[in-house]
Amino acid sequence: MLQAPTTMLNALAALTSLHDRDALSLSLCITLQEIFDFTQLDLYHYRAAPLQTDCAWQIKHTIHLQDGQMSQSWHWHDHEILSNLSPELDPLITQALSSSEASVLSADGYRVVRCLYSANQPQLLIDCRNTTTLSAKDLHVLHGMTRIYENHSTLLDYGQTDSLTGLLNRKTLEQQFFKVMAHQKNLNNLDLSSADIECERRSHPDNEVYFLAVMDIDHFKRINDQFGHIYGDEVLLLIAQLMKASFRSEDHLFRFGGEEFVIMIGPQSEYSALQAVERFRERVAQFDFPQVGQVTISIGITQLLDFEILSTVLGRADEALYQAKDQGRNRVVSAAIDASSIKAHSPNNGSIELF
Ligand SMILES: Nc1nc2c(ncn2[C@@H]2O[C@H](COP(=O)(O)OP(=O)(O)OP(=O)(O)O)[C@@H](O)[C@H]2O)c(=O)[nH]1
Repeated sequence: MLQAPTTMLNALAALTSLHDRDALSLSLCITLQEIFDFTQLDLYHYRAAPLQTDCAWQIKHTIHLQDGQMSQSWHWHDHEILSNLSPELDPLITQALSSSEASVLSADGYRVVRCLYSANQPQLLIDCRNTTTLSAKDLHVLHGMTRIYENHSTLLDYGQTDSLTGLLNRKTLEQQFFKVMAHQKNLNNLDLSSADIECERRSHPDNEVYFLAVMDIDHFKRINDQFGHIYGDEVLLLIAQLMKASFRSEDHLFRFGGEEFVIMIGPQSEYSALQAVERFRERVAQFDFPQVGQVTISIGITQLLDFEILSTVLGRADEALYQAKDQGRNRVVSAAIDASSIKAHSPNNGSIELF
């Protein structure tokens, strides 16, 4: 069953050259499938649920490999709900979460579920099925492969997140922006032969696009001056926690620098995106920050137009943020986009602006 060492070394070299998380987990699945030839392999992303839900964990079924065919799905589910809907997921998944691995041999074959960690947090679940049980040597290789994945993933975490808040850092913004742009263009230029994209289109109507919001804490210098930098840092940390609790799992949250944050929202309608940032602004304004009391934020938000570069979008959101500050702070301003810009960036328009 196991491949030659050079094949495995090449697979590992390819795996550890990747810096994008989705590409990394996809590569892990394909590599494991190639090495072990499992009858079925499923990958689940695993994360702590936002604070407002009662459920402790959410899982997202992302990759399903069977008979050489791969399918992907994107939706987050509360773990408890999913286990009620699909009892066969449990108890192995629950067991794997408490002891990092669980396996069973039944009339249906052999199944091993392994929980993968990044920076000591559960991150992925791989659910492998085989006709027979894996040998001790095969298990040893499986453990080695997943440990290499975990080490590489932990290193990526250090490079891509901000150490104080745990949000994505500024360096990662550009990378995520390209991914989001590519996704938005995919939604606009659909290849109808692709079942996955067709499924995605059904769940994202035409008026749903991505938005970028720039958020800045109001009078943060005063907080530092009055209470000291330690309390200033605590405000930054709590704001980051409120962001994680307020926005959807699919939204991308960044600490852009100092007391400035960026949120990439979508795909959503403009109404929902504005509602999401407005709800977050209110939530911050109502929060009682220890010692400091009330803190407010200002937000500038704009839609992402196809073929734009990051600096253009950031510039527009920043301009809206400036207006929010100018109008008295503690508010959201949406950057006006004139119809001609949308038309100029439309994929159906002959005069697409490329640069
Ligand atoms: N505690 C703490 N303070 C920081 C950090 N990064 C930047 N700052 C402070 O954030 C403050 C930003 O102040 P300003 O740019 O003047 O803006 P502001 O006081 O928030 O005023 P407005 O944006 O106009 O509402 C400065 O005092 C910086 O020293 C950090 O990581 N921790």
